[in-house]
Amino acid sequence: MDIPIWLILALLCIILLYIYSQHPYKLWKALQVKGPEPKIFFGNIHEIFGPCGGKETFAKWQSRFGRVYGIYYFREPALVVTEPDWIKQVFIKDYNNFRDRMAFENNILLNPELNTALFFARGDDWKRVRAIMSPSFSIAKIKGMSETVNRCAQRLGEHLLKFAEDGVPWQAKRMLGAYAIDVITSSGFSIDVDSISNPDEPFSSHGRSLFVFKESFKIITFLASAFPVVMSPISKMLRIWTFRNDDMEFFERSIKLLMRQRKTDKSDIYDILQNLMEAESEESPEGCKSKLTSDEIVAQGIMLFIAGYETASSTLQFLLYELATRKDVMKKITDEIDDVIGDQEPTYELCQNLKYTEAAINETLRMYPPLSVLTRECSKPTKLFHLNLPSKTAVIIPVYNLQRDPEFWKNPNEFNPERFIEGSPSYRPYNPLTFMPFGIGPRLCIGMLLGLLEMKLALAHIFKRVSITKATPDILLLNDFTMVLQPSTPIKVYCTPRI
Ligand code: HEM
Repeated sequence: MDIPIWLILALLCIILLYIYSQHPYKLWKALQVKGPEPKIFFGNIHEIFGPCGGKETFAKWQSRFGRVYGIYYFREPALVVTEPDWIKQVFIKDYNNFRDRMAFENNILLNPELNTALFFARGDDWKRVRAIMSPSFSIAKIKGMSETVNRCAQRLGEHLLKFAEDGVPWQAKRMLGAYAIDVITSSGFSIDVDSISNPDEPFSSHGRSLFVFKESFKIITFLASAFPVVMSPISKMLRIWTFRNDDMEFFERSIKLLMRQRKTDKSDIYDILQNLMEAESEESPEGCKSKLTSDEIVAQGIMLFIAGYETASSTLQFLLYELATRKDVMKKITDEIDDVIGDQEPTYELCQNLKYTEAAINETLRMYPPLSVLTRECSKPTKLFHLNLPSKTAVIIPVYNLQRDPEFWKNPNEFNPERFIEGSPSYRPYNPLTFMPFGIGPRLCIGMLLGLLEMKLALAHIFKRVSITKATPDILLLNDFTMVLQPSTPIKVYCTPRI
């Protein structure tokens, strides 16, 4: 009997699909690492993306498998770690082997403009770009930026005072996001936009939409990760990327225009863009270790908007939300701002003396780390303690869970800035490897000092003028899809002028 050719082909496809689907899920069993049972194509990711979200799923897995266990991020093996010694080994001691971040979905969905941006750059490219960018974020440079950031913070304070006088609530993320955008445009690019008074200002509206992900994006991410071979050409052809094309085009256009203007009228501006432009080279960066191409400069510029927009504004909104129910903490912050700054203009040096305010910021970052998960990936076969990890194995640190772990933090769900104040009854020396909202090791956040200054100046100008009376929603639910922590419902803040 002749077997029809279509049947043979169909059977062959089924067998190949079966082999393709089973192939990656062997590593953890072979290394005798415990972990949840993977599902074909999706590994364990359906649980992280499911209704419980990452935070609850990681907590559940930790209680079942301990502080080091293996999962599959779609088809990629990833070791999940909340054991401080292991974190130290990956992020600090053996950082040379774990320099790169995990390439989620093999970075198939990453907008091509961002391939060389510091956050996503890999290997020696990352090293070169980081070395060029680091001087822009030194203490001396941040001090130099403080007047500019202060002007933005003053505008924020004055604007919120108007809301308070009119008895109108304001949407926290919108106002604080506009402030974050103003800080980046002015300190990074010396453009004085006022997105706080003008929410339709294009820098602000494009910045805002960067982190608005539609439900359909979840499905695309799923498909891209499960079927990278099929989805890679489709996403290229249809230009389906993580960040919206029109936002990318706007930032790219604006940065290129600025670069052209600066080349024609040589100015004495010295900001982050100028620092990057001084490293510009016509040649390919290969072989010239301290240079950037103009596309790489644009990539870093766009990156600053992405990295600086969400993080500081998100931290400030969670802090103000907490203060609405913690009037005792708000009073201590207000008193400290009155004592340390009073009627003076806040400066970098004065902000260094806002110790209680800094503790409240730290406590917010502990409870609400803007990046709820950090990752690294080994670039070659690596021995991590007793485990022989093959090249490209990822390590995932669920920072949200680490920073709310009762073994490391007493009453972890209680907002208590005093736990960061030495000498206070709640203070306990903590292990820095259990508090990493800015990351840790050589690849930690490059904008940390700027972010901290930006938040302190904002608080100084807000609490000089207003007090918070209430914030909604009454019950705060958190969403951590894409590993960026956000409130499920926008936070609204009600203020009253200070008398
Ligand atoms: C509250 C404020 C901020 C927080 C909590 C924060 C947090 C983080 C975290 C967790 C990382 C990853 C670190 C790691 O993997 O170890 C990161 C990286 C980064 N951040 Fe921030 N960030 C903040 C503000 C900023 C600002 C204001 C900028 C610049 C304008 C910035 C630029 C960057 C860049 C470029 C990277 C990539 C660094 C690299 O890969 O070398 N961040 N940030």
